[in-house]
Amino acid sequence: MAATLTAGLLGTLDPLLIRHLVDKDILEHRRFEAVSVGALIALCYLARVVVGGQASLLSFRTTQSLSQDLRVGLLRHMTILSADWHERTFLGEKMARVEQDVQQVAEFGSDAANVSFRSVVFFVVNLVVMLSLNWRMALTIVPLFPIFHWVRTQFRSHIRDCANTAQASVGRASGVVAEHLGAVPQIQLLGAEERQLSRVVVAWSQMVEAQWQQRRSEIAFTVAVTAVMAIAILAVLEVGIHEYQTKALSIGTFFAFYTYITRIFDPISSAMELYSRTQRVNASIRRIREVLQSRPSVCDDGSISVVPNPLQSGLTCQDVCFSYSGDTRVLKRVSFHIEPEECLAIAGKSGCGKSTLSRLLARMAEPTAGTIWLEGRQIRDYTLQSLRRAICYVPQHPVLFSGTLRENLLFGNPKTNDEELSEIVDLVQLRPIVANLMLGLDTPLGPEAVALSGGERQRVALARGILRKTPILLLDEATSALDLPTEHAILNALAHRDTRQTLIIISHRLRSLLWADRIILFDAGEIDSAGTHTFLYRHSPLYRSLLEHEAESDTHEELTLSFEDALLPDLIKTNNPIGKSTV
Ligand SMILES: Nc1ncnc2c1ncn2[C@@H]1O[C@H](COP(=O)(O)OP(=O)(O)OP(=O)(O)O)[C@@H](O)[C@H]1O
Repeated sequence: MAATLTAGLLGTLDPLLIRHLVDKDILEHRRFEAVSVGALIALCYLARVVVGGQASLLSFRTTQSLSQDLRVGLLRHMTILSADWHERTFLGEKMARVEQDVQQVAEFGSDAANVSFRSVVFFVVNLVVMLSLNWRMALTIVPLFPIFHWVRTQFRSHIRDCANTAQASVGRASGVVAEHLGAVPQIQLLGAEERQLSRVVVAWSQMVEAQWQQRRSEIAFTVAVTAVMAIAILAVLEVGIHEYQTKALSIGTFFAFYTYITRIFDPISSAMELYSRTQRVNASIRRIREVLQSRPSVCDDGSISVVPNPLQSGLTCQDVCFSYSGDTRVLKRVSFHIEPEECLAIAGKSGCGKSTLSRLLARMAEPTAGTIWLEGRQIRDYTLQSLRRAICYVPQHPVLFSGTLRENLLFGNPKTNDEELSEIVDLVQLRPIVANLMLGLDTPLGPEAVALSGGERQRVALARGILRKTPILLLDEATSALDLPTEHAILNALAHRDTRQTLIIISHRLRSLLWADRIILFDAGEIDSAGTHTFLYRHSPLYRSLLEHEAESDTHEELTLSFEDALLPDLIKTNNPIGKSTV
């Protein structure tokens, strides 16, 4: 502010020096003084540029720190928002808020106070100098101030609406572009290039049109304000000519006055421009506040910070219901208990609510009714951090990060030692893959780990989850991309680890779950039946029909269990590579 003010004040000196130059030095033929005053004018100009440059640098620095602070704050808030917010907000929309909106607000924040302060000071200084030069001329412009105010109110709501529409269209376009760029190979495979491109072009066109309207309204506003200024200049010149003709004004003062009258409108123009920007920035502020005011749907207001490892009394669902929206219930009064160290499988047809249940168990969403208990306490009584340390949820489509394979494996527990890492790499059968990679575990995986197959990515995610060493490991179709023998071998090894971990495995592939201590079979959001494989095979028609249907569609001889065999405990043990069933 000090630098801007100094630069501005230096700018008010030269009209006075010119007045002196004309009235005293040129008209009175004082050559040396004329050259000296000329040098002083040049010096003023240079000093103004240097100090102004300094002001602009400081302002840029402020913009940088402001945008950094805002960006970090916004990102931190987005990071605590619950899964549902992230699932319903487009990536591009989030990016637009973190990038463009923050930039606009930071730029405005760094110079709004500066511009306002400078405008007020300049205006006052110019007016005082003009009044001292010739008060009659100076007062000519006073009646124009109410007109400025009137013009501003005429344009206010229109400029604000245009700004809101433009910012929203930028966010929408970013969302569509991000989706497009993230899925180009998929778009190519579906032959939808042109259709998808048109979607992007439409979003961009809407953005361009909205920005065009915004610019037009701003320029119309500037033109209206400038018209008022032109009237003011005309009025002042008229009065000035009259004053000069009546000898009330020297020619030097006339020039100086003319310079001031044009400059007195600079702060007004800056203020007007700031006004237009305020409307634009308001839209960005509103979009940022929208995020900052969103509260996580899963509140972190529990107070228990430790979950025993291994569990002592287990996990219980009591009359749990859940709806995503409206009245359609995805889960209907689901109740069951999981014992510590039990291996529980959850199965059922596609869409019956298995993943929804696992999201509730991992507290990524809250049940709409009913309660989930962990170690005899409601799970919401635990802090989210302690819960995340207690339950590791491994999804079907894991996200791998840029970085090396080792960094990805250690992502959830960077303190893992080499021995543990090596054991888990063997357990999930990643060893041959590591051997094939040029730099082994230190090979960078690239964007979205494209160099790995779907099954390999799932194995990396599974290893990453196991290395978290949580008392509960929740696998939601986490091995669905593996072939049956590999899946069996990995789950077998996992179940036999001496870690006293409670395992919850969700799968629609029943035959990979036969060995579980207990299977809960879901049907349309309700528990159809629960028990061991043999029990269900005997008592649940749905279980039998699912198993039969699976056997028909799978020709893998090696691990196919005949249904008669399924009823014979010994044979189950022979066919069951894990051999953990309680028959
Ligand atoms: N985010 C969501 N918003 C609205 N409805 C959803 C959402 N996620 C899932 N659903 C609906 O909830 C129901 C249960 O879905 P869920 O993913 O839990 O089934 P699932 O048994 O895991 O299926 P699959 O075996 O195919 O993964 C489905 O009808 C699905 O359409």
